[in-house]
Amino acid sequence: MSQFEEISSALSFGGKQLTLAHGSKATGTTMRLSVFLPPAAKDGRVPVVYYLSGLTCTEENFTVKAGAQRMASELGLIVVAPDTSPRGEGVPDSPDYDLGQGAGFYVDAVQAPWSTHFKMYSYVTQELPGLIEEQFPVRRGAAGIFGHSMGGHGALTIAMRHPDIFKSVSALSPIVAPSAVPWGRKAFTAYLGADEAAWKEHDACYLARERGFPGQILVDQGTADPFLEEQLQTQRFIDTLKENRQSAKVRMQPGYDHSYFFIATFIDDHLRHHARMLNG
Ligand SMILES: N[C@@H](CCC(=O)N[C@@H](CS)C(=O)NCC(=O)O)C(=O)O
Repeated sequence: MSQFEEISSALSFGGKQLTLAHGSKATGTTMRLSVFLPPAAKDGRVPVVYYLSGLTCTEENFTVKAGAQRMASELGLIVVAPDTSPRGEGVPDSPDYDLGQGAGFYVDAVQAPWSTHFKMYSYVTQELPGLIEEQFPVRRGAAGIFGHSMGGHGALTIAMRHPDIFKSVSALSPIVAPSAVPWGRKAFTAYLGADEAAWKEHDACYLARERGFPGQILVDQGTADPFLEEQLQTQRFIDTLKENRQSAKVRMQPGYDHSYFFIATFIDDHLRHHARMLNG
């Protein structure tokens, strides 16, 4: 029996775009997610790619703005996009757009009041893949992860910590050094506490130095992104990747900003990257 309640379903490029909800053990709330099933999923097992969204997003932004369905259908990829945090009655929030609901930062909070529900790390690394594999025809050992901004941070850190689960990784405009920039420092202080030692395992630059990833990492970053200098600081990641001889392609895209217009422009390249790694 399905654990998922179907909120909506629509055909798209011969596949099916679903919005689902379920009671999450990790967050103790109802979580929403979108799932795209390509036509190939009717006939057999196919790879799955998880997409993690950025600040202020729900499962909907990527689903309606990125235009991923055409290429996912062609390549035969299931694409799963969860919400960015727990929500609902009794879930704490902040008036700021970069903390609380819509800003889970893909960590397990240990500080009050966040620690009761803000368990997005456990949700994305354990509960969600478990449920998706149970309910959909996912090919064993063929899962990838990617994301945007806060979700790019989530994808990079989670992939480097769980290469056994996620065999491919990419990111669009990712936060790569959360311990060093205002968005990350604010969220990590609130969720993880003031002791910065606990932040390291959620910092892509630290993890690239200490662990790396056993496959090529793809990153796209717009040069006209208003967050580039203060919050994203892509050069820190480029330097770390070079120093550690990590296989990677980091592409600075001239004139592109931080929006879904940028994401939609490069989404096909990211889906192809995952299909190549997961089918190879
Ligand atoms: N201050 C901005 C920052 C938020 C922002 O740029 N969010 C990005 C991710 S970091 C996003 O994807 N927004 C939703 C969208 O464009 O649909 C706002 O509140 O809109």
